[in-house]
Amino acid sequence: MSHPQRVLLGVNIDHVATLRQARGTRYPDPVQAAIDAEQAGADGITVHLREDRRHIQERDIRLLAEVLQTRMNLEMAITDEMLAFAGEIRPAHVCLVPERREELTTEGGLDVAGNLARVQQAVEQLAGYGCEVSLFIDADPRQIEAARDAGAPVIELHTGHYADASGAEQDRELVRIREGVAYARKLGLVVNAGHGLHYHNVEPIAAIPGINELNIGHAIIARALFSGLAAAVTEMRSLIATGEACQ
Ligand SMILES: CC(=O)[C@@H](O)[C@H](O)COP(=O)(O)O
Ligand SMILES: NCC(=O)COP(=O)(O)O
Repeated sequence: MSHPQRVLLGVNIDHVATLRQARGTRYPDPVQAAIDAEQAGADGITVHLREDRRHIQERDIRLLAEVLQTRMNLEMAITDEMLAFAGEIRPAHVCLVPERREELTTEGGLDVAGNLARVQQAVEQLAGYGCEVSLFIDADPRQIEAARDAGAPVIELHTGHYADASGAEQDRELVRIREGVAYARKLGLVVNAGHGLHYHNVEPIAAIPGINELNIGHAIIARALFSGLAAAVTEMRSLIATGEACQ
């Protein structure tokens, strides 16, 4: 009899920093949020150092590198500046993401197939720093194959389209993600997922066999405004466990 695997929860704390940057204050502190999230059961902490520094700052990441008890997942674009910063910090995980300055939030996955040589080079450089590299991609077989060809051991499937859709379209997106997970597992990749997941859409994603980790930020930090961060993380953990039980 096969047992469902425990799906890990990475808590993205960017959105705490967004509130702080809106006023240029010292509070709220994303480092405090990371410690509280870990104590409430987060398996890891995710931060996205954007080129425009709209939320997380280098200082936050340097402090996190000193205090985290779990592990850091640093999301970043493939630029020389970010690669050099990752070389300084050497986080356990780096997730390479696409970035557009004008976007409200990450709109799609990285085009690995169209930039194979550059991605391959970045993966190699980061692996040399001791980082486990994942590629944030859409659940598209061509991109999944390219991720394997680029030498990345991990992918994170972009769930934003699933989160934005409703009804039959959302069902189709779920099937696409489920098939993407199965195909990537067949190719030997570790598969994470994230973006736009919240308390009402996470369970079907957590129920997909083969999912290793979900990275969730916006919904947890928003819920924390009303329930406190520990309760928000605990509630998300228990929804993920409900999904796991359906695997
Ligand atoms: C790549 C990704 O999904 C995360 O970085 C998340 O989107 C962070 O929030 P912002 O898009 O608001 O930077
Ligand atoms: N990579 C996805 C992530 O870190 C969290 O995305 P969101 O939950 O803030 O949309």
